[in-house]
Amino acid sequence: MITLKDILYKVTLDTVIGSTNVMVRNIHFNSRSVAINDVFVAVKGTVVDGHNYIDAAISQGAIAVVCEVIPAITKKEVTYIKVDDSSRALAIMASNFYGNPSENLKLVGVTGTNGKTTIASLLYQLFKKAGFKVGLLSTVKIMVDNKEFSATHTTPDSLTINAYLKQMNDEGVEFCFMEVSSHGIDQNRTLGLKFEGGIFTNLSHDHLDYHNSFAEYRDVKKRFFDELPNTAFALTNIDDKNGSIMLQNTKAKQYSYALKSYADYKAQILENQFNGLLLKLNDSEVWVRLIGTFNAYNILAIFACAELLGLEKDELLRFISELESVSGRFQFLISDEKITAIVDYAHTPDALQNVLETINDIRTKNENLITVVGCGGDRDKTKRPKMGHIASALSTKVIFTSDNPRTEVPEKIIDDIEKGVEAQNFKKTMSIVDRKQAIKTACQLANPNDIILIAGKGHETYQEVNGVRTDFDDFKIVKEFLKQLQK
Ligand SMILES: CC(=O)N[C@H]1[C@@H](OP(=O)(O)OP(=O)(O)OC[C@H]2O[C@@H](n3ccc(=O)[nH]c3=O)[C@H](O)[C@@H]2O)O[C@H](CO)[C@@H](O)[C@@H]1O[C@H](C)C(=O)N[C@@H](C)C(=O)N[C@H](CCC(=O)O)C(=O)O
Ligand SMILES: Nc1ncnc2c1ncn2[C@@H]1O[C@H](COP(=O)(O)OP(=O)(O)OP(=O)(O)O)[C@@H](O)[C@H]1O
Ligand SMILES: N[C@H](CCC[C@H](N)C(=O)O)C(=O)O
Ligand SMILES: [Mg+2]
Repeated sequence: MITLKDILYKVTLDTVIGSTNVMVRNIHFNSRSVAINDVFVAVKGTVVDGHNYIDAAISQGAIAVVCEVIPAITKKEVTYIKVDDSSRALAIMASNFYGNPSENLKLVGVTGTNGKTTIASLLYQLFKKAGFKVGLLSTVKIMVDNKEFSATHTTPDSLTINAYLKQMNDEGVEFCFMEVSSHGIDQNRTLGLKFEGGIFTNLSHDHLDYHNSFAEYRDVKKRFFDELPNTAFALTNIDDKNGSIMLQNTKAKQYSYALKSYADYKAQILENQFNGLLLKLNDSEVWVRLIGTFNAYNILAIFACAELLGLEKDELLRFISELESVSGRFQFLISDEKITAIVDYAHTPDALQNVLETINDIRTKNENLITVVGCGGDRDKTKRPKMGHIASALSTKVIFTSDNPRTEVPEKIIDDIEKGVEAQNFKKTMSIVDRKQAIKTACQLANPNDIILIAGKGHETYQEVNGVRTDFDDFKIVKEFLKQLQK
């Protein structure tokens, strides 16, 4: 138990009704989770307003309420705290409640449209190889050193983040790598965390359903760097046209990385093949098992970050050469019939283009490239035609299918995707709503040496339709169909 006063340390309070010298058991922002002696923080959401649930929280035992508007009728046994912004207050309270765990380890945040999971996961792998205890907060999974937990968000809410960081403290974790999504920044999920460093990957089209414009999306990402302390490093991809904008107002020490521009950390691709990349990182050569130009950027960011965190260069290069690809990120298998199947999480136009260009750079032009792709429902609709155009322009054949339809009609999503296909590419496309059938058809269409790309769901092990998730794993399914075809 901890006092409400201690939890509120550093929170700017507008009005206090009642005592802050009460003992508190837990903090919740969801009334349904509140129990006796908890504090309820009322947050205005995207769907409903948490202020509507203050009475529900009190009837479940809340001893205190933190809110932006104090209810007209108050109860004398409850303490009411009015703040300017509840989600900001929640983040600071969460950190205080768990003993400010981000101060007891070196925390690095990775932000940008694509590459966050790859970079954070590879940094986790690398620092494990270097013998440290390491933490990871990612889209794919959460790791408290060797203990694995499932992830629900790319960047969890502030209570969840701090709870895991506290567990990491208890396990003696020294470094933690986390993804910082634009939703996370916008909703103040990472506010109040002490970062040792921040990495910017790139910025392209995504989440324009949530952020009203590209400029707003960019400025939200930039806020992460604006809030870094002067003790931190800010590492940016200077080849990206928004790379320098990210660091415009940061107090952190600035570093850049690039393949094309002048930068503190430079890489050059010497070879780009199906079995890996030969890279020159500043002035050292290294073989990595990852594929494609975009991974050269990811590897360079990892190299720079690890050096900035103090790893010794020769040792670092050896670990980099041992890194293994991240689940669902260019994960591939080659069947006995020499058909290559690649599963990749490309669910944005930019990522899809990168993956297809990478494959086209490597393949000889006699082979077919068959792409299976869809777009998620209840997500940014404007990316659909763009992805339709890219998939059909850069593949030999395309099967449009469902991703996670969520509450939308799958056929309607496919219609939106097809609107982007240019007339001359139409003959290359077909649509099969059932994703399993689509993958099966791709396998049947493939000849020896052809390549199948299954894009959009990567590591996901489910498909979500109308709120129900059923088991679905692209990699397992394609592996099974390719095996059946051999008989
Ligand atoms: C759009 C979005 O980001 N929504 C997040 C947000 O929920 P919300 O604002 O919609 O919440 P709401 O339903 O309006 O409720 C408002 C408040 O009332 C409370 N409430 C509500 C009902 C009730 O009975 N009692 C009660 O107290 C809720 O707990 C909440 O505090 O806050 C919730 C709590 O932190 C999140 O779980 C939820 O994530 C939803 C599930 C989600 O799908 N988020 C995705 C879009 C997301 O965050 N993705 C990013 C980026 C992915 C990427 O980079 O590609 C991520 O970081 O994962
Ligand atoms: N540096 C990069 N630049 C562009 N595309 C990339 C880069 N790294 C990975 N990709 C592509 O984007 C896809 C998603 O990569 P990753 O999961 O690392 O990104 P993310 O930023 O974590 O995405 P999310 O926001 O969904 O969590 C990969 O499957 C790959 O196709
Ligand atoms: N973090 C992203 C992932 C999208 C993955 C794609 N498979 C989909 O379901 O749309 C989102 O929630 O928008
Ligand atoms: Mg991710």
